[in-house]
Amino acid sequence: MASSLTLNGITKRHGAQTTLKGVSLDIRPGEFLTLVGPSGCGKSTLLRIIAGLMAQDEGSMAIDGQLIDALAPKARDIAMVFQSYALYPHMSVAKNISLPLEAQRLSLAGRMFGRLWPFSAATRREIAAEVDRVAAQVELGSLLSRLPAALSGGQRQRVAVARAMIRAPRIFLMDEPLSNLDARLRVQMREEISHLHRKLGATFVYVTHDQTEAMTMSSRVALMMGGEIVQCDTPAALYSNPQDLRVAQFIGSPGVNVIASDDLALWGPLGVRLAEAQITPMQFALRPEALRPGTGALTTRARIERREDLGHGQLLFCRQIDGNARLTLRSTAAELAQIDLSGGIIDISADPAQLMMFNAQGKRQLLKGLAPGAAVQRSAHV
Ligand SMILES: Nc1ncnc2c1ncn2[C@@H]1O[C@H](COP(=O)(O)OP(=O)(O)OP(=O)(O)O)[C@@H](O)[C@H]1O
Repeated sequence: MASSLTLNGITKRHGAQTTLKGVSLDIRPGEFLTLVGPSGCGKSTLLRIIAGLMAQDEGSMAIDGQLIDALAPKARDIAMVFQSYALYPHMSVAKNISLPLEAQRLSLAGRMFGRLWPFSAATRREIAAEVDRVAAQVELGSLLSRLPAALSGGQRQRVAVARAMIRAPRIFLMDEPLSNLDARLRVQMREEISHLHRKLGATFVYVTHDQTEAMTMSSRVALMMGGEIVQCDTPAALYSNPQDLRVAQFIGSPGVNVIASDDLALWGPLGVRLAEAQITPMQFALRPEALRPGTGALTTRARIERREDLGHGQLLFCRQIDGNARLTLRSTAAELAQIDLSGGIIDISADPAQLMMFNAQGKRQLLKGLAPGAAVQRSAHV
C-alpha cells in the first residue's frame, strides 16, 4: 500500500537566511509529486528534511498520519536516490543493491565475515533472492557481477533505484537523479522512472530544476521559489492556469509573453478597453501559441528580430513596433506561407480568451472588460 506524506509549516533557517518559509503540502498515496524551481529555492533542503538527514526548525511531517519528526532516517521507511547515485565503486552491482538489506537483516558478525559466518547462510540466500527480484524489475539481471565503472550512466542510475527499492520503502525520494546524464539518456530515463512509478504504485517525491522533467513525469508539480511553494497543481493546470506570474514565466518553453497595460492598449480597440477596464496597471500574459501572424480582435504590429526553424514551423521572436513588448509566437509552415515576411514586419493577433492578467504583486486577477464567453470564463479568480 502506498503512503501519504503531509508537510505542515516546515521552516528551516541557515544563519540569517530563511531557506524554507513554512512549507505545507499534502502528498497523496501513490502520487508522483515533483518539487521544481530555480537553483537555491530550497528543493534539496526540503527533501533532506523529509529523509531525516537534516532537522527542520519549525513544522512537522507525517506519513499516513503518523508524525515522523522524531524518527531517525532509517526508521522513517523512506528511500532516497541521490544525484550522484552514491554507489560503492569497489562493490559489484549485486552487492551495491543488497547493502540496505544486509544492514537491516544481518548481524555485525554476519556482515564482517560474509560467507565465512555460517549462521547467516539462510538470510544471505533470502537477500540474494530479493536482489535478483529487484534487479529483474529494473532490467539489471545480467549485470549483477559488474562494477559500477563498467556501467553506463543510465545503468548506474538503475542500480541506485534498485538499492532504494529493495527495502520496499513507503516513500521514494529522488534528488535530481537524471542531471548527470546526457540529453538522450535523460529522455529515456524519464520514461523508465515513470514506468517504475506506475509499476510500483509507490509514492514518489522527485526534485528537479528542469521543468520538462517535472511536466512530463508528475501527477502534480509543486513550484518552489524563495523557500515557498508558489503553486502546486497538475502539469496541465500549472501551464494553462498559473495563479502567479512567476509560475507562468517558469513553466513553458519558449516562455510566456508578458505585456504591460500601456502596451496592451496598442492592440486595437479591444486592447484599449481591456487596459482601461482595470483600476490599476496590470501585466498581461499570453503563451506563444495564443499568438498568430495576421489580424484579429487584438492586433499589434511587430518587427521580427529572430526566427528559429522547428521543422514543422517556426518560432518568431518579435518586438512590438509602437510599444515595448517582446513577443514570441509559434507559427506553422502553412501560416508562414500565407504571409509576407520580406519586410521583417508582421501583424500579430492574440486570442483574447487566452489572455491572463496579473496584478503588481504578480497574483492572477480576473480579467474585466471582455465580452461574456471569452476570457472571463477561462481565467480562474484567485
Ligand atoms: N548547510 C547549509 N548551510 C548554509 N546554507 C545552506 C545550507 N544548505 C543549503 N543552504 C542554502 O539554502 C538555500 C537552498 O538550498 P537548496 O540546496 O535546498 O536549493 P535547491 O533548490 O535544491 O538548489 P539546486 O537546484 O541548486 O540544488 C541556498 O541558498 C543554499 O545556499
